[in-house]
Amino acid sequence: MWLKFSKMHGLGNDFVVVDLVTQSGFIRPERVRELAHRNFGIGFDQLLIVEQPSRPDVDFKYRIFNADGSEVENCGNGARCFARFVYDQHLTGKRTIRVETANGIIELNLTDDNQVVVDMGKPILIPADIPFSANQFAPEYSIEVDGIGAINIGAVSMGNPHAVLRVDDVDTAPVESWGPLLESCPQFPRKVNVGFMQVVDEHNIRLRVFERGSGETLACGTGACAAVVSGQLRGWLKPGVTVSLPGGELFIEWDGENSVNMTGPANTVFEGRVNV
Ligand SMILES: N[C@@H](CCC[C@H](N)C(=O)O)C(=O)O
Repeated sequence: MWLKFSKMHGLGNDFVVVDLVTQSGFIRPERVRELAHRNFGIGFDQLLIVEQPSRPDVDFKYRIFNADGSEVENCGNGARCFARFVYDQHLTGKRTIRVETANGIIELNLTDDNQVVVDMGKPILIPADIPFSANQFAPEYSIEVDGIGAINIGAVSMGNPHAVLRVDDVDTAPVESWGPLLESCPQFPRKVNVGFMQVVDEHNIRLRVFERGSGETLACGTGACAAVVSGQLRGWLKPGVTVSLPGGELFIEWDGENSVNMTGPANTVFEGRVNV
């Protein structure tokens, strides 16, 4: 079965986007893994699927698969590409689009200057809901990780789980060695995305993210939101933060209570057809 797709990226976090509103098909997890391969497949960090919603108050359903084939709850850079895709492919004429994810509703706004603003919803901080094994909320937790030892992290869910570590310099941070050890540590029963954050000043951070199920990516939207939330909760940041990632910059705003807003670009690289 052949399906049309678009290859897109948000700051170098790259996606294959498939419309299953006007096409029908199904992509098995093994096939997702094959297609994600950068030599034997198309190559992508995540596969994004556009589906009909299951409720009347939203425009689409948004499903996300990591490169390892696992289905996940949210993807921030993907959300911006999702908005650009459904608009450019004429699946909607709306510039404000409400989308159902595995973890609730997010709202996407296409701006006149080619950016997409995403209302990512409220951060989830209650440990059991992240899920993270701690008895009660704290801005920072000390955890013991096999192969690393004791480290301090912030734990935040943006629909998907994130651990946020502060480092002096992201360029020398142990992303490749600590990322996989933390990703699978037992304190996060559904695994975790791991952010390494360098605080430049109260409104600027540098960030690298080792993503659950995909490895280090050039940018992670939910990771940027989680890092800013964690940085504000730990007293290092003030509302309105520019996050500099290896692939470019995102602007994240959180008032300390309500939804997190993320602003950034979304680009289409090419379109094609793939046999699934
Ligand atoms: N790249 C993403 C996050 C994708 C999902 C993540 N790897 C997970 O497993 O939760 C983003 O931009 O947020």
